[in-house]
Amino acid sequence: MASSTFSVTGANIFASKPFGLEDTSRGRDTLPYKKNGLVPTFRTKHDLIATNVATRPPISIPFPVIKHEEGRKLAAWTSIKQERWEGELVVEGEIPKWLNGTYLRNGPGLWHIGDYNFRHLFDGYATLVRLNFDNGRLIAGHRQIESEAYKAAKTNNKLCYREFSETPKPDNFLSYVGELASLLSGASLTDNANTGVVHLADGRVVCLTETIKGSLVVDPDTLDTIGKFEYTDSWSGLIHSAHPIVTDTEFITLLPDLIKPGYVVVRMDPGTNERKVIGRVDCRGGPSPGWVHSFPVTEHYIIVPEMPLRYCAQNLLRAEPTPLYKFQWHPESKGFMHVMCKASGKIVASVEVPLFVTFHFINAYEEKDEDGRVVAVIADCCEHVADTTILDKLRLEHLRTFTGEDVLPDARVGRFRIPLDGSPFGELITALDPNQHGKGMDMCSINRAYLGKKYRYAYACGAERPCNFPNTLTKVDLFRGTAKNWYDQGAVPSEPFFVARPGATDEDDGVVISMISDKNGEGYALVLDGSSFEEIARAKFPYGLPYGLHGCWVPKK
Ligand SMILES: CC(=O)/C=C/C=C(C)/C=C/C1=C(C)CCCC1(C)C
Ligand SMILES: CC(/C=C/C=O)=C\C=C\C=O
Ligand SMILES: [Fe+2]
Repeated sequence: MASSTFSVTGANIFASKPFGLEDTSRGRDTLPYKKNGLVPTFRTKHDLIATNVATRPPISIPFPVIKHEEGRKLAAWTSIKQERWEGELVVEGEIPKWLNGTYLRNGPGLWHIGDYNFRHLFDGYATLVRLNFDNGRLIAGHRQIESEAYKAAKTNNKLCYREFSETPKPDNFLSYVGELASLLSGASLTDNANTGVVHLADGRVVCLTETIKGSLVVDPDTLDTIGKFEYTDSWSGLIHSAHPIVTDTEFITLLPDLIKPGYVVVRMDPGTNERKVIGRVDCRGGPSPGWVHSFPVTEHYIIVPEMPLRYCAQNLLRAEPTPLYKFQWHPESKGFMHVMCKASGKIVASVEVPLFVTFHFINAYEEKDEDGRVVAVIADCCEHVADTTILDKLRLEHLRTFTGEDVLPDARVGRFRIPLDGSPFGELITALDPNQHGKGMDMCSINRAYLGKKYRYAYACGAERPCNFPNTLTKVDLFRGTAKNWYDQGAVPSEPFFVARPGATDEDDGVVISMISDKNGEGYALVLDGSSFEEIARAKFPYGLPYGLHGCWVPKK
């Protein structure tokens, strides 16, 4: 078995080959993209910026070459080649001078340990990517997040913690974390914070996943992992929503209660680490809470979705993944939407809704009658037409083998209407013709000034079929029921992230940032105009980018 090295010394920050892992010790003159006759589109950090990267002690981590990484493959599903990189990118087009700050994007970017390949997209060790926009220039970088799970895998060259679908073999994790009880205590759960990244109102930047222990504070400039975000309250649960609501005044999240099925809704003030309970929702269906990857809020309410795809105690303990992983589909248990008053914690509505499957809520708002009274809550999500197969379609084996057949399950903008008049049922409609966005819909963002308010535009990934994964960027106009799509044949774009122009009054006055893994095994950062949805700038990375999930914006201080 060939072995290779991940190098994180200041001098050895480049992989010598874009698709090999053998030698990272050569300088940029030997970079293969240059050998291939391509124009280098970056300079190194040594030319441009001084950070503490070069002063850190070198770490060499043996990671053997794995078969699927041979040849020029789509970078999206290919493990990152080095632990870190940083440099300036050459910009084609023009980045608006007002765009000053850092876009951070988190996601699973390393899907193997030694010669063992992970199976699911969500299993990968977190790779944090940074785009620092500075007066028209763009400095980029990435770094692996130093979770305990990642460090233990490197040290022991084997899986030591339970990931989304991967479970350590008993002899492995027993020797690493101790005894079987660790499973129930949470000690064997991963802290691999590979899902999202949020910028708290107090300035801290936290990477998150669905395990509470996987809340890790990072430095947005160096991408250093600073340490664990220690919650100081006494909640003993192990999991939370991967997508808290973060505003200038609060951090709100949902804590599923697997013992007494329900959800505890909590908020945390900026500058504190203490979650305070707003209220609790008991599940109406059984036998356990629905999976709650995300949830929406309005100005006055928190919406708690109870999805019929529910956590499954048996599957949580299984060593081998099932088609629905830690979850089970319970159509007989039905789906519900609960509305909690943010101020009092009281449930003001709890309605049965049609069956649904969603990872991501887009936004929600209050619907008023002509007298200004709130009569309903509208909540929009990327809805997979109540089909759970999307979860299995995100297996790496599926993602890496696109045969030309159209295999991406349909998705739409699902719009819930939850009446506040005591009616027992809510509606779920399709907000716009899904053909407008190729019947693909996920990884959404909005103008954050419209969080919880009536809004018109959503940005998301749609589909140009045939495909096996969402492959377009789409701007959805929910007033007109139309969408405008951006597409680069063979490429995989990540979540389009909207950044408003300072002082803007129009909802779509700003830019949309995405990172693209293209079909040549390369990758580039892309900036679209928020209003026209036309490309205004792109900047090539010196290496292909693995797919990433969610991002946040840290404005320049
Ligand atoms: C990447 C992403 O979107 C989701 C990641 C989800 C993870 C890592 C979930 C992990 C879990 C366990 C390891 C056991 C307990 C249940 C659950 C939270 C699903
Ligand atoms: C990437 C994804 C779904 C794509 C489906 O069309 C879901 C990601 C979920 C976690 O953040
Ligand atoms: Fe997500």
